[in-house]
Amino acid sequence: MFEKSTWIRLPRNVVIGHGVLDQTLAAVEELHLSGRPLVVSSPTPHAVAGERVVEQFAAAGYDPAEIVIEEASFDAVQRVIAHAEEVEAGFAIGVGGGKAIDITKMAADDLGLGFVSVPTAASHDGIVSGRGSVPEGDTRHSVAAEPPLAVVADTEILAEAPWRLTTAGCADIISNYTAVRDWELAHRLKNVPYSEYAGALSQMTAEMLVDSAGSIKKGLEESSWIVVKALVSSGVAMSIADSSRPASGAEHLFSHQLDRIAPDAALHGHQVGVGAIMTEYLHSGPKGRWRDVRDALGALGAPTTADDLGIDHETVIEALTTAHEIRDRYTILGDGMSEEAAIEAATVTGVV
Ligand SMILES: NC(=O)C1=CN([C@@H]2O[C@H](COP(=O)(O)OP(=O)(O)OC[C@H]3O[C@@H](n4cnc5c(N)ncnc54)[C@H](O)[C@@H]3O)[C@@H](O)[C@H]2O)C=CC1
Ligand SMILES: O=C(CO)COP(=O)(O)O
Ligand SMILES: [Zn+2]
Repeated sequence: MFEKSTWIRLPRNVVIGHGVLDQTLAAVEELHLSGRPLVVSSPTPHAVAGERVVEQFAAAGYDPAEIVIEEASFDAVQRVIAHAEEVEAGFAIGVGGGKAIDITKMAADDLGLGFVSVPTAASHDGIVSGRGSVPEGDTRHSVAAEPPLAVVADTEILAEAPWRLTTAGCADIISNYTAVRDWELAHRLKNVPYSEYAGALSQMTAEMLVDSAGSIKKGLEESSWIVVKALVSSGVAMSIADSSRPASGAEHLFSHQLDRIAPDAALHGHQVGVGAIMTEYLHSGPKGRWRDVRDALGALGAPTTADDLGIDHETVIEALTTAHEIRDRYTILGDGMSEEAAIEAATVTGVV
């Protein structure tokens, strides 16, 4: 008897373009959500877009509530939950970078509220995903969270954000190459469930972004358009897989470990990009495609070395040798790299 089943949760409205922040109310009203909106953001995104979203809903008679969070943590999720209960929120709107959006979707999941995603930076592919990524002690959780019912990505705002945030988004997408390789490996070696559709979509998204590198340039709003569409596509791959596997492999474990031992040293996307150069080397050897990964990152203006990241060489080696410990996700790192092998990989690829 055939017993397989799948449940793919995707956004209903994806609104991308110049000035579309002003259409947040319209995108939400289409969803037939009721009650008070709670606008969750972090300080800069609040000033850049959150206040405008609040004003839009206030002008339409919604009595919006708001909360500004400072960091991505389970404590922050709890604070948002408590505030949402206090103000009796009917749905949640996350406005910001990856951290604010992750916190909002996790709080919305806990409360059973609808969630709307309003990215202010094209810096990460959690814009659409139904996953939240949060550090806790020695580990980092990828937890099931509320996927957005609507996404409103205003390319005018994304284009005005610091350029490094956009190159971080590009690198988060390029890391899909190695993430999919790790996923396939885990499928072959450990029988981890693999989705051909999600794997193919994730890989195609990375290829399309690399093919568009010539149009991704500082100061061009079209760059934000190309990158945010790729980020949405990558998030859809995660939703199809019901896992972050299509977009998160060993290069992400490396980045998560860097976040622990060198907090806030560099952006998530930049770290995973540099990680991907080294994990591609581990997959395909010295003559393999690690140069293609490095060159693609370089062409898009993303970091390719430890020095570019502003992270010292010893920290890179420590993160490489301990990355496999961060969570139970089988990758090319297997049960861990020796220090000698880590130095070799980082040196041959020019990361250190
Ligand atoms: N849930 C998921 O599937 C995914 C989650 N993530 C998570 O997202 C986080 C990384 O996202 P980021 O956006 O890099 O971090 P972030 O949310 O800390 O934002 C980076 C910085 O950009 C600033 N910023 C945002 N928009 C701005 C604007 N318009 N103008 C000026 N500054 C602006 C923020 O205030 C912050 O200081 C990590 O925690 C990562 O694990 C990343 C990818 C996927
Ligand atoms: O960053 C992600 C995909 O780009 C997903 O994060 P996790 O590694 O926590 O699943
Ligand atoms: Zn990522």
